[in-house]
Amino acid sequence: MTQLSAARSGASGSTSGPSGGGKTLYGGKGTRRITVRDIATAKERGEKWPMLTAYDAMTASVFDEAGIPVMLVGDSAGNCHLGYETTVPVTLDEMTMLSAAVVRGTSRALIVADLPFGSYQEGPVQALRSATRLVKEAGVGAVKLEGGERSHRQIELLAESGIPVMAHIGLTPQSVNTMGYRVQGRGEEAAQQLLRDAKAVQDAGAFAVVLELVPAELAGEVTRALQIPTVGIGAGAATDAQVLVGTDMLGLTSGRVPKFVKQYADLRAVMRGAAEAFAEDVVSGTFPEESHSVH
Ligand SMILES: Nc1nc(=O)c2c([nH]1)NC[C@@H]1CN(c3ccc(C(=O)N[C@@H](CCC(=O)O)C(=O)O)cc3)CN21
Ligand SMILES: CC(C)C(=O)C(=O)O
Ligand SMILES: [Mg+2]
Repeated sequence: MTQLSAARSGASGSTSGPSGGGKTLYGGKGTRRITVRDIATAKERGEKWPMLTAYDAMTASVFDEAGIPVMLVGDSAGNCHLGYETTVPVTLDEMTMLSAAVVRGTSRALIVADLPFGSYQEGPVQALRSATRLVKEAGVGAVKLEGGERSHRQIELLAESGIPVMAHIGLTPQSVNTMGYRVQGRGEEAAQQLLRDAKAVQDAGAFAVVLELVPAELAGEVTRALQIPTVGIGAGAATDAQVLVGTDMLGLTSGRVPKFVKQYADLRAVMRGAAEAFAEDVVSGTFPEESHSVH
């Protein structure tokens, strides 16, 4: 058990078994880590599952308590957590530090870390060196990288080497400078390319594939064509799993969020309100009170 999970124990005392101790990825009562084998079983059962991004131990521990079975330490940390404009400047050192924190904050979720831009494009050997750092130094259970056919050699070497790989096709944000943030797979030629990309990553040994910002019908077609699960973001309802950026669904992201986001809370308003209330109390002399003082 991690320090954080030990601090909240008592909640989960059931025995270990398949899928983190339960029968399903979400709602399972057990405490052991979810594995990529559990993910494969979920597809066989036709079970849908949720994935959220997290970038710190505190948030990750909340999502773990909520039973989120798979967490992504996304390179969206660049714009959502570290103050960059895009994911492009994020370094492997940064991803390693954030991923280690998310692993420490969780006890049940499978933790997947994004390989950042520049840490795998040189080729399979660079990809293996980068992924090995995330596995050994941060303790993640899997890595994710962008690209279909263009990344198949990287996926192959990682999978052969014992590192589970989640692929990511459709809109690949690390290519913003060549692609922009546009819907992918529109039109017959682009749809055929997406299907080739999906088959290529499955054949290379990926255990799952993210489909980002592709037409819902095409995402359904890809999902039916593959044995591995598809994880949709802006890809409609037919994928095996859904992922959202944690800060987007919590209402914490500053500025615009993509239109595929559903906001489940308004934590920015809650946090702003608390900070304002504290400031008012200090200025007015209302805080601290006697009970907050020592003598
Ligand atoms: N906060 C946040 N949420 C995300 O989902 C996310 C990130 N950051 N950073 C990394 C990538 C980048 N993503 C993005 C970024 C922009 C759009 C975007 O501008 N989409 C347009 C639609 C474009 C179109 O219709 O062609 C939109 O209006 O939402 C989409 C996904 C998804 N990821
Ligand atoms: C949007 C998801 C799939 C991602 O790659 C990220 O958060 O970095
Ligand atoms: Mg990413």
